Amino acid sequence: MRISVSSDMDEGVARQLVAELRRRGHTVISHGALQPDEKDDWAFCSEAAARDVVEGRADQAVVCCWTGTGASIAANKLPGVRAALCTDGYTAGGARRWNDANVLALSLRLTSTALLSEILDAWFDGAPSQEPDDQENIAHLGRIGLG
Ligand SMILES: O=P(O)(O)OC[C@H]1O[C@@H](O)[C@H](O)[C@@H]1O
Repeated sequence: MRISVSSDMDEGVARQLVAELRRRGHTVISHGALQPDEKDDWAFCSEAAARDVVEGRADQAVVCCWTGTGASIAANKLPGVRAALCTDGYTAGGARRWNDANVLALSLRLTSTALLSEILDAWFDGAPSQEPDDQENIAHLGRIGLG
């Protein structure tokens, strides 16, 4: 898949994330502190990565900041983005299954190398639920304006 990645700082697992995505065969587009000469404040680089998804340049995005909160909030401002801040594999799998999340938000403070691997395993193994009640919830997101 084409994965757009942003981070507001070149710390923690930010670069490991890019390397790990490439190792798994994904094409990575980098933003923020991972991209020379690009604005690295969290609202701006998270928007850039999420916009890649909305505008079709990427299939999914991973947005990172120190807590993960700013990155997730910024990404979720774009219509069609369902960004989920995930701190473990179970949450990441659930975000794909129940929320049809298309943007993974990560905390650089909390995400260890081991957790990163577990989160990515669960995220990419996960697929949106076909259960009617789950699909109804996702459809309702579109009706309340966030998609
Ligand atoms: O005040 P700055 O350094 O811009 O942002 C601090 C942190 O605020 C949070 O949303 C993010 O975790 C970001 O890394």
